[in-house]
Amino acid sequence: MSGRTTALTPPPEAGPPVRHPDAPAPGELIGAHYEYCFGCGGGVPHGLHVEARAGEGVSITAEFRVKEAHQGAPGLAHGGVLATALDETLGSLGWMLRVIAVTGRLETDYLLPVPVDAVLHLRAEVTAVHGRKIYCTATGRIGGPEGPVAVHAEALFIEVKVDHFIENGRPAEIQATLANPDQVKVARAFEVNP
Ligand SMILES: CCCCCCCCCCCCCCCC(=O)SCCNC(=O)CCNC(=O)[C@H](O)C(C)(C)COP(=O)(O)OP(=O)(O)OC[C@H]1O[C@@H](n2cnc3c(N)ncnc32)[C@H](O)[C@@H]1OP(=O)(O)O
Repeated sequence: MSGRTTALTPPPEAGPPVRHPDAPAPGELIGAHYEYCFGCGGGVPHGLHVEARAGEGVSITAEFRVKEAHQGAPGLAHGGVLATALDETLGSLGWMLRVIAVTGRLETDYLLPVPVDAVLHLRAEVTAVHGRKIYCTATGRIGGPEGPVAVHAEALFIEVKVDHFIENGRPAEIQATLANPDQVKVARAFEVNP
């Protein structure tokens, strides 16, 4: 892709991504990181319900079926929703590195309109890592995993600690989350495994 900003180009001193030894095996389903996440949570009726799986190397595959609630134009997915699907898939790459990372920058190209009921076949991979900066890319294809590319993104994710959420989230949700042993287990797993 041309015309990318320098912020999305890894510096020469950036290194290749390294799959963490405890990363889920290729093909393993990665559950939602938060029940009320708009991208992956089962507790959000109109959410995207993106289902992600560990891929080879430092990559993720995922699927998202476009529903009526996701329209922008009649019968077509909203561009922001498609960006969310890409963002969600990219966010799952943290499982492969065993770090928590948030989106710093996300650039999206829209190449084909995506109809309601279509399944978007997503693939994301980390291309380089420099300190806390994770350079990554994602595609969404329609018509099958090898179908034409409908959306493409380049992104920069920034590694954060669990405190990022505790310090910035609305207290009601943070308290509820910290009271949920399963959620705390997910979050702390990333911190005790360097
Ligand atoms: C109870 C808890 C349970 C928790 C359970 C966990 C669940 C696991 C959740 C995962 C969730 C994923 C879900 C999907 C992905 C989202 O949707 S994430 C949500 C959207 N993103 C955000 O909200 C991020 C908002 N931004 C921020 O909070 C802060 O700006 C950031 C990104 C943390 C960076 O701030 P900072 O830590 O102060 O870092 P800073 O020193 O400014 O920058 C570090 C480096 O990154 C570069 N950088 C920072 N921002 C940018 C940018 N926008 N563009 C270019 N470069 C940048 C800086 O230039 C710097 O580079 P170097 O100088 O090192 O070369």
